[in-house]
Amino acid sequence: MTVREAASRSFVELRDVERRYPDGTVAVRDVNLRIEVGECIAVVGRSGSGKSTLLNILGLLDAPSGGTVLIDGDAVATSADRGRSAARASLIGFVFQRAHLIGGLTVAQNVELGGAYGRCAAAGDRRLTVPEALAAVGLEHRAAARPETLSGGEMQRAAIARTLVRPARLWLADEPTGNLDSTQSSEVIDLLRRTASAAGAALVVVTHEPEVAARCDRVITLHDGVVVADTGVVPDRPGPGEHVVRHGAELAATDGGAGRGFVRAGRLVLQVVLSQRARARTSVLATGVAVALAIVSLGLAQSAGSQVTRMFDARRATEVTAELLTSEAAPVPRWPVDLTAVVTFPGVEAVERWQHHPGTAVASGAVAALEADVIEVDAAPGTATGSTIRWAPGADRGLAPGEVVLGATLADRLGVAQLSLRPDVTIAGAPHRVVGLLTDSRPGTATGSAFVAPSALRLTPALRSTVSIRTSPGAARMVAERLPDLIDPYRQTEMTIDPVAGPEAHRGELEAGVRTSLAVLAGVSALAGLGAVIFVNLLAVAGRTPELGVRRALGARRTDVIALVVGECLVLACAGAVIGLAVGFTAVMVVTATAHWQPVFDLRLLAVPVVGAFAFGLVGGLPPAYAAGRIEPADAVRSG
Ligand SMILES: Nc1ncnc2c1ncn2[C@@H]1O[C@H](COP(=O)(O)OP(=O)(O)OP(=O)(O)O)[C@@H](O)[C@H]1O
Repeated sequence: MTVREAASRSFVELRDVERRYPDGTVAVRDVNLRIEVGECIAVVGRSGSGKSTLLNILGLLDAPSGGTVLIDGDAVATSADRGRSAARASLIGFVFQRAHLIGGLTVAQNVELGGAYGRCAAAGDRRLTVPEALAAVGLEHRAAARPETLSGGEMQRAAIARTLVRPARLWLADEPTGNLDSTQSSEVIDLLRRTASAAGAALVVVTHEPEVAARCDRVITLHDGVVVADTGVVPDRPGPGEHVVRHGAELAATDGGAGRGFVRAGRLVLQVVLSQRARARTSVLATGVAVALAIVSLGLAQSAGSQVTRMFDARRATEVTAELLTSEAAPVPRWPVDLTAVVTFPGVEAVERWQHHPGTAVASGAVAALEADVIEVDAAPGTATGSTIRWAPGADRGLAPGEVVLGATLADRLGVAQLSLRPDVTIAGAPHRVVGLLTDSRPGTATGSAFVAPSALRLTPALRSTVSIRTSPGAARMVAERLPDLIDPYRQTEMTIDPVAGPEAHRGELEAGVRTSLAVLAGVSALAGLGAVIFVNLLAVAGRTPELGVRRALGARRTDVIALVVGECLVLACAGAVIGLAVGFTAVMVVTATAHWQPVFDLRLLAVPVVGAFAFGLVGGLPPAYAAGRIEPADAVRSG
C-alpha cells in the first residue's frame, strides 16, 4: 500500500451495506459511511430502525448480507469466523447497555478478560494493564468486588476498563447509559469519550437520549434501516497512517506461541470452574458417583468372584467320597478293602468308612422290631463326614462294641430320644447302649440309620460301603485320581468317586456370572452418570449464553469457546474421578470387611478414574461445547 493510498483511506468504511435476516426482515440497507480514528459518533433513531444491527456489523459480531465493510482497508466483516474473531480481538471494544460483566468473577478478572483473547498488538499500542485501567475509570478500590455488588454506573465503568486493556481502536457502545440516571449518564459518556480519545480510538454510541447524542461530535440518524441524516466528520483526529494495526498471519507471531496460549486457556478454564460453584459441585458429584459406582461394582465383582473361588476350594476341593458296591452273589470283595494306603496318602487328613447293612432288625423296650440301615463305622461318625452328633451326658465321644449312635429319626421311631435316661436298644438281637444321636449328616440322610463299631454281630451282608475322605485344600483331585488304586488295586468292586468333577468349570461359570452382572451394573451407572453430566453441562451453557456471547465479542473464536467448555468439563471430571476413586475404594473396603470377604484390588481398576475423567470430560463436554460453539455473539449479547 502506498502512502497516498493510506492517506486517502478511512479507518472504517461501509459501502452499500445491507443486513437481511433469515425471516426476510431488512434491518439496514444502502448504508455508506466512513469513520475516522478519534471520532465520537452518536447513532440515533426510533426503536427498530436498525441501530443495534449496524453496531453489530461494525463490531464484526454479525456479517452483512450485502455490501462491504473495510476496517483499515481489510474486508474483515465478510471473512470467516476465525478472521472476524481475530480482528475483533485486535480492533474492537464493546460497552453494552447491561455492561455484561460475568458474575462469579471479580471486577479485576472481568477487566482482565478484555485482553484475554487478544492475539495481536498494534504499533503504538495504547492498551493499559488491569490496575491502570481500573484507575483510569476510578474503580481501583472495587477490584476484588463481585460485579453484582456494583452500581449501574460502576458496572459501565468496569466495562469501559475492560475495553481499555484491549488494543481496541473502534469502540462501540450500545445504549451504554440506558440504565443510568442523568448524572451517571453524563459521567459515563464523558469517561467513554475521554478514555477512547486517550486510546486513540473512534467511538460509536447508539443512544435514545438527546443529551448523550449532544455530547458527541457527529450524529448519524437511522430510519427504517436507512441513514437519513449525518452531521458530518470532525477533522481533529490523528492521520490514518498513525496507527498501523498488524493483524492476520503477521500478527499471530505476537501471540506468544502454543505454550502461552495453553496456559492462558487453562487460566480461563479455572476461572470459570471456580466461579460457578453450584454447577461445579453438581458436575463433580455426577462424575464422582458414576466413578464410585463403577469402582464399587468392579471391585466387588473381583472380591465376590474370589469369594466364590474360595468357597469352592474350601467346600469341594477338600472332600472325596467313594462308593463301593458289591453284588449279592459275591457280597465280600475277594481282595479286602484296605484303607491304610489311603490314610497315609499325602494330603489326606481324615478317612471314614461306612458299611451299610440294610434291613437289620432294631428294637427298643417300647418298640418291638424295626428294619433299619445299620452302619458299621470305624470310629465315631463325623471325623471326615462332618456329621453332627449330640452325645449322651458322660459319653466319651467314641463308639465301643455294645454302643450305638442312633440317627435322630430312628431314635424317635424307637421312642428312645431321651439320652439322659441312658436307653438301650437291641440290634440283630444284641443289646446296645445308646450313646449319641446323629442329627445331621452331609453324605446323605443318615438320620434313619444306627451306627455301630465293627463287631461280630450277625448283620445282613453289606452290599455298599462309603469311604469319605477329607483332604488338605486342593489335594482332593489328586486323591480322587489315585483312590481306585489305593482302595482296590485289582478292581474287585464297582466304584464311583465323587465329586471333584471339574469344579473349576462351575466355579468359573459362577464367577463369570457375578463379574458380568456387576460389570453391567458398572456400565449402566457410568452411562447414567454421563447422561447427568451432559445434562448439567448443557443447562450450564444455556444459562451462560450472554457470558459466552461477551467472550465472543471480546474476540474469542468458536474454537476458543469450545476449548473453554471442554476444558471446564475435563477439570470437573478429573475432580469427580479422584473423589469417585476414593469413595469407591472405601466402599469396597467397607463392604468386603462387613461381609468377611478377602478384598481384591486389581491395579487395573486405577484405569477406571483415568478413563472416566476423559470419557466424562470429553464425551460429557462435547455436546455442551458444540452448543456453546453455535452461540451467535450478536444474539447472545442482545439476550443478556
Ligand atoms: N435476529 C433477528 N431476526 C429477525 N429480525 C431481527 C433480528 N434482529 C433484529 N431484527 C429486526 O431488525 C430490525 C432492526 O432491529 P435493531 O435491533 O437493529 O433495531 P434498533 O434500532 O437497535 O432497535 P432498539 O432501539 O429497539 O434496540 C427490527 O425490526 C428487528 O425486529
